[in-house]
Amino acid sequence: MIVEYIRYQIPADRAGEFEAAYARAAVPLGRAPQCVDFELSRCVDEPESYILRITWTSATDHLSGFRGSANFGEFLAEIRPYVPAIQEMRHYERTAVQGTGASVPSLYEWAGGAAAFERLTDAFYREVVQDELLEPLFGHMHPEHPKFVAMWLAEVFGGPNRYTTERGGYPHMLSQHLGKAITEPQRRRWISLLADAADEVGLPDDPEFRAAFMGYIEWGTRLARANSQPDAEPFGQAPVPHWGWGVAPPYRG
Ligand code: HEM
Repeated sequence: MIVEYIRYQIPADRAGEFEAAYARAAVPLGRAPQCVDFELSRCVDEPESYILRITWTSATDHLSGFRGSANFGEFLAEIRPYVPAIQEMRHYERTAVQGTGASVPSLYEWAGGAAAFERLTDAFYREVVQDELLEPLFGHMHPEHPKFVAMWLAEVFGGPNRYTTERGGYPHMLSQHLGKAITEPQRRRWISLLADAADEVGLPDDPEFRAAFMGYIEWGTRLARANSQPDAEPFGQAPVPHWGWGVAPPYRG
């Protein structure tokens, strides 16, 4: 991906027509398969300054794909009068320096931190070892298995990276599933018992938290099942995934 910045200097008496033209130009831009997202911002301190940020799938996709397309023709027709007002139009590569602030709590914090995940996995594996479908897989599990899975979940949902630093991270988790030949009925039962345990230990039950939580569980169990098949050839190295709220951030009134 590549980010394009276009800076404009627009006299105050043309600001309204400029923004209206860009609102129309946004339609063909939004249809372009080369465009990831875009945003037009107006400077608060110098209201004549605007910056348009467009993320493209690549510079080549922008220059050879979009520029040669019908969408570009429609886009340009709307904004052509403002081309002479462009002060900068360049592509920028993202660097490794990026992150998010703390305005939205992590799923880990919302759940109640490490203690909440430990309560969850304790309750969960108490039932798992008594379940006729799952007992064959877990009957001889490591005595600290619930604690390790709690560490994994805490890390996934935005807590400390203890599973990575103390337990071998993704490669170790993967190695524990290899060859287990998990079946679909076992996967479903695993999910069902985990959802019951979440209720039992009182994990937050707001729709946003549970949707994000179960979204990860659906994803993770499908990978665990696939990676556990005898013919699986999973990637041995990958980071621990970091799961966020997705499309619905926490509702805070
Ligand atoms: C989101 C889904 C899942 C997560 C996050 C997960 C996580 C983990 C982790 C972290 C370990 C390694 C624990 C350690 O460090 O020793 C592990 C092991 C294991 N997992 Fe999963 N797992 C998932 C799904 C499943 C499913 C669906 C099954 C089977 C139905 C399963 C069966 C096992 C088994 C049998 C072990 C080895 C346990 C032992 O012998 O100690 N996992 N899992």
